[in-house]
Amino acid sequence: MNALAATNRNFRLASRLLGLDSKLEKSLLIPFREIKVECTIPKDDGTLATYVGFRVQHDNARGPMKGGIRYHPEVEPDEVNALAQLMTWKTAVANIPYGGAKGGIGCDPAELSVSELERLTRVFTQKIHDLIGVQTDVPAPDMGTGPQTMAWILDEYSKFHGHSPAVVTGKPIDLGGSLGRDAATGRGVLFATEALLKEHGKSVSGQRFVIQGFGNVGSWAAQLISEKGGIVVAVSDITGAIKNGNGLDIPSLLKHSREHRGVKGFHGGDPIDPKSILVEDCDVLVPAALGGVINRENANEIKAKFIVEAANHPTDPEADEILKKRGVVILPDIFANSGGVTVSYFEWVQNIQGFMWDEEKVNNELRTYMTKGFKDVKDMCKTHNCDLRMGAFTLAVNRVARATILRGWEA
Ligand SMILES: NC(=O)C1=CN([C@@H]2O[C@H](COP(=O)(O)OP(=O)(O)OC[C@H]3O[C@@H](n4cnc5c(N)ncnc54)[C@H](O)[C@@H]3O)[C@@H](O)[C@H]2O)C=CC1
Ligand SMILES: O=C(O)CCC(=O)C(=O)O
Repeated sequence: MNALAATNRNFRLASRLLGLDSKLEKSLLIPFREIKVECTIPKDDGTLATYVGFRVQHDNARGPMKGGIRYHPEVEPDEVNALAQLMTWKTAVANIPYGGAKGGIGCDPAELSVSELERLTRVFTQKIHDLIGVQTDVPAPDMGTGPQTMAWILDEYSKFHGHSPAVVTGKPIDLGGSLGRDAATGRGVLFATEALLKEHGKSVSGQRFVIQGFGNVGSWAAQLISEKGGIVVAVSDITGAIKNGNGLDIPSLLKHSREHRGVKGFHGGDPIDPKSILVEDCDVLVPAALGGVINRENANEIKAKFIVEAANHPTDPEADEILKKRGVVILPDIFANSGGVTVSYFEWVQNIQGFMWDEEKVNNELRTYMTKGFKDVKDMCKTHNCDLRMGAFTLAVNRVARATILRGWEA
């Protein structure tokens, strides 16, 4: 099942649990706007290269649409649609005043030079600048993009609209970025994991973790989990996978990964087949890379008792069913990785206020939001007698449906 079919399915299940009217269901499902643009740039060698860029704006009932921009070879319309829809539900679970959007360019950023990436980002921004904005749609980083990408978007957008720091979040601090945003998704994953384990009478300390993906989200999650006494026994990224049953030394692995652009070749553990990372023995599995990686091919082999979805839609519905029957508890993406967009919201608020918070305030507020989010999800699980994914979906869909009804449909 592709990402969009899977996301639509989860939405429909939640909608049925809530007893939503079928016409309202249809209006919530269809995206507000889908944008597809051609982006042609001169490469460094003078030849031309054309890429396709997307921005899907899913829903704005609760506020400006919000979501990351992904640079990856597998970016395609259905996945961007699914990710945009997931952002609508994620911002609603977090209870921040946003809707949902997502964008991306089908490209391999590792094969582009910095100046080619800058040209591509600027051309993409030129094509969409009229459709994004501080009160309409606010992009942020996702896979393959980061603070520098946001700086280029900010600069290009500002040429058309005047200096507008709040048009993107996840910016460099020097351009109005928020302290704590870089670590926020990983820190949110830690807070979410702590809440989940506490519910089961456990703590992060002493639990064995496996993490797929060692980019922004995976590396921060690994660092913060290990600082809390969690034992990270295996990690993988695009370059390879590494295992140490006694626990990887995460600060050394971070240094190695920065110097060698990946975890491959790290001497503090044994190399393993990256394909086996998800079925390695552990207590908590943290997928923090691509979508759809947990599926019917591997769901029966997963050893973890808990899965914390740091990536977006890492688990497809068939795997969900298999894992549920096996008693594996899954903390869903739309809650587990909501720390990033929550601190993006704090960044936007700071930009609008023209006032910078210190990092302690950012992290304390993030903990408050994640703790409340977990409680709200659990309350919906009780009300609807459902698992955590449906708890999160019913919470979100109910909030968006209420906002939609209140706004009305008069032309
Ligand atoms: N950056 C953010 O604030 C947020 C990101 N996410 C999600 O978290 C996930 C990771 O995003 P980022 O860390 O930002 O991206 P990133 O680009 O910083 O890192 C991606 C990581 O995944 C690895 N990877 C790529 N393909 C892989 C493969 N086939 N097998 C194993 N590893 C692979 C890369 O080597 C890299 O370590 C994505 O699903 C993203 O949508 C979710 C919420 C917020
Ligand atoms: O920080 C944001 O606005 C969105 C991050 C994102 O794309 C996500 O949560 O998947």
